[in-house]
Amino acid sequence: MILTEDLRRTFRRRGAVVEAVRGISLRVERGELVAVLGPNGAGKSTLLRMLTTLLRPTAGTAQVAGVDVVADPAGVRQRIGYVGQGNAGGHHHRVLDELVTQGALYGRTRAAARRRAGELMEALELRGLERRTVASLSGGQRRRMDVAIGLVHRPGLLFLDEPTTGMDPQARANLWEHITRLRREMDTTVVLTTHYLDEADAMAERIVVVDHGEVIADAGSAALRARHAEDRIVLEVDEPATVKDLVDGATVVGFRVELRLADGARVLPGLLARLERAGVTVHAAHLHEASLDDVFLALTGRSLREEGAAA
Ligand SMILES: Nc1ncnc2c1ncn2[C@@H]1O[C@H](COP(=O)(O)OP(=O)(O)OP(=O)(O)O)[C@@H](O)[C@H]1O
Repeated sequence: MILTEDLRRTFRRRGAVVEAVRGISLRVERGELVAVLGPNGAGKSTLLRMLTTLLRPTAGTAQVAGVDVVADPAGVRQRIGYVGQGNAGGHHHRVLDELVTQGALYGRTRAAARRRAGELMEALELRGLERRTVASLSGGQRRRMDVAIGLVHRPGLLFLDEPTTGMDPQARANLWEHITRLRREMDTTVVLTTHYLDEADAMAERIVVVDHGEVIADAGSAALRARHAEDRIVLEVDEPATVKDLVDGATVVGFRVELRLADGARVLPGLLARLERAGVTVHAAHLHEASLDDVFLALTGRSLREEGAAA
């Protein structure tokens, strides 16, 4: 669905050259849901804007839905949906009119555009809001409306640029549900950018981590964690010295024993049984599973969570 080769984009800003995307080679298959994750300024939007033909690459190539983004941008646009960071709908238009107008813009007859608008209102839970103005919708409804607009022409590939930024947790979870269902039912390939770790974790089976304009990791969440980060088990025990002797790699701080290892959830029950057999009393056992943030920290030395909070 997407094939890029050494894609690059530089900007000139006050005489300096900013390399926003620095040689990204990426392949996305039909039906995948890929989250592009990275801190502010990593180059996620620039990458998406090149793939959606809003920005011309400085170098490299990109084929999107089988079409070259530079040679035939109009052809790409016909085949994709794009939901940008701003809201797409005309604020004073009524919800139904807006969807029908967008359909007509893609050359549908009024009747066909109405039918499609009805389907999308159903799919994105916008029923009952037909006559409301876009400006009067809640943030979550508005974002679902944006996604509906992106899907008006039945694209096989949908790009979502930070679809849930600024939404409350409930509205975010609701939008995720809609997007994963749309993808299942309409077989849409979805590429989204986010700086929310939980979003990438919950939605995507594939996470592409971008930093400083480059892909620094590309795999499923579980694989990324297994490869780049460790779980942590902390035990509160009566005899830390005995545990240290029994268990390889254990470190002791006061009455707490700490272990760093892979697959902590599976190791923990056996470990507790072994300690019981050795006569050690365990007062508490804490398992800290590696997060995507630990992965990011391991790869870059920085915490994505802190950067997100700072932004
Ligand atoms: N039009 C532009 N002119 C100059 N510099 C730009 C322009 N667009 C982006 N940049 C710079 O390119 C780099 C990448 O920006 P980009 O918006 O792609 O990052 P991002 O990962 O999408 O960040 P965010 O999460 O904040 O949206 C940044 O340093 C940014 O300041």
